Amino acid sequence: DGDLTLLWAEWQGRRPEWELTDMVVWVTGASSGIGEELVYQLSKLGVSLVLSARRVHELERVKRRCLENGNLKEKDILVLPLDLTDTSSHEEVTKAVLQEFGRIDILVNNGGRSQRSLVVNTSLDVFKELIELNYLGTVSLTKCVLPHMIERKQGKIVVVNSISGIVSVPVSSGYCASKHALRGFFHSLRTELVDYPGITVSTICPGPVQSDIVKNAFSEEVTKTVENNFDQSYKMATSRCVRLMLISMANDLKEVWIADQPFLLMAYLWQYMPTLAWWLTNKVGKKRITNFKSGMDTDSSYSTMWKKKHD
Ligand SMILES: NC(=O)c1ccc[n+]([C@@H]2O[C@H](COP(=O)([O-])OP(=O)(O)OC[C@H]3O[C@@H](n4cnc5c(N)ncnc54)[C@H](O)[C@@H]3O)[C@@H](O)[C@H]2O)c1
Repeated sequence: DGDLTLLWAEWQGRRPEWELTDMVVWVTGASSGIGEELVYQLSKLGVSLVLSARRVHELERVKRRCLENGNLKEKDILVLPLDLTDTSSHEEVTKAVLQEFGRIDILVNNGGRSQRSLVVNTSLDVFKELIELNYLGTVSLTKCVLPHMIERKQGKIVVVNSISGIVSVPVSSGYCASKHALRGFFHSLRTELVDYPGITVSTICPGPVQSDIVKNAFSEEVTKTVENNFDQSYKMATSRCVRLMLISMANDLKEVWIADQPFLLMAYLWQYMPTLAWWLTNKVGKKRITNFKSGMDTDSSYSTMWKKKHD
């Protein structure tokens, strides 16, 4: 369920329990799904946490659970509301973190939204919104934190990308585009930082993981979301995805792929056998469109079949 380097790191590499303690970690999109689970696992490692997303009451709920289940005290967690699309506020929120904790060791750029709609039916505003949120919002916040990391010559920038940042699929064109853009941007940034070996950039590419991502996905219009919580049992457990993310962070892995089969296989095929990958993408893509048009989850039918066959 992880690429070979990641699985090697899980077996032989540095443990999050040794590497990530005493750090100040800022997580965006901490109010649900992967971000929420990430802060729960981090809270057990004795870090200081900054929880960001738009909904304060959800962040307060997450904070309470961190305090109940983790090793942290009230003063170790800062709830900091943030709208990633409101880039004019990013300098100010960054200052607020530095004022509270004096430093930022890890920025986890996790907040984002997906999309379920065909290109032909989708308003241009949806594509704009996906770029503003997933791409420009992440770039903007990173640009605010970067000078601080450069000054200290250390820090970890983590970007929750997606397998959709490597493999493009139908019905999520705008989402795939935003994640491809992110991948290109952060690969460039990494090389710009070669003179700062203490600053690392990790691109995390998960496949389907249990969360609210589909429910919150954009549909044909900006104001229309999918609002359907399809069965998610075929998707990877959020806790497993997050554990592998922590291992990636502890080992400063540059890019990791975290996905159950057949999704992980697709990433390998795209890397090593693009002709075969195209053939398969067209087959799977056709199924995805049919599922979408009949109001089903786009991926559950074929991935559940694969799972049953290989369980
Ligand atoms: N779940 C998956 O299958 C999957 C797969 C690959 C990548 N990802 C990526 O993981 C990340 C987290 O998604 P998730 O699956 O946990 O989904 P989710 O919907 O459960 O969580 C998304 C988080 O982002 C926040 N967010 C949305 N818009 C925001 C905005 N304008 N400003 C600030 N925060 C905002 C939400 O409030 C929420 O906290 C996303 O970047 C997503 O693209 C998810």
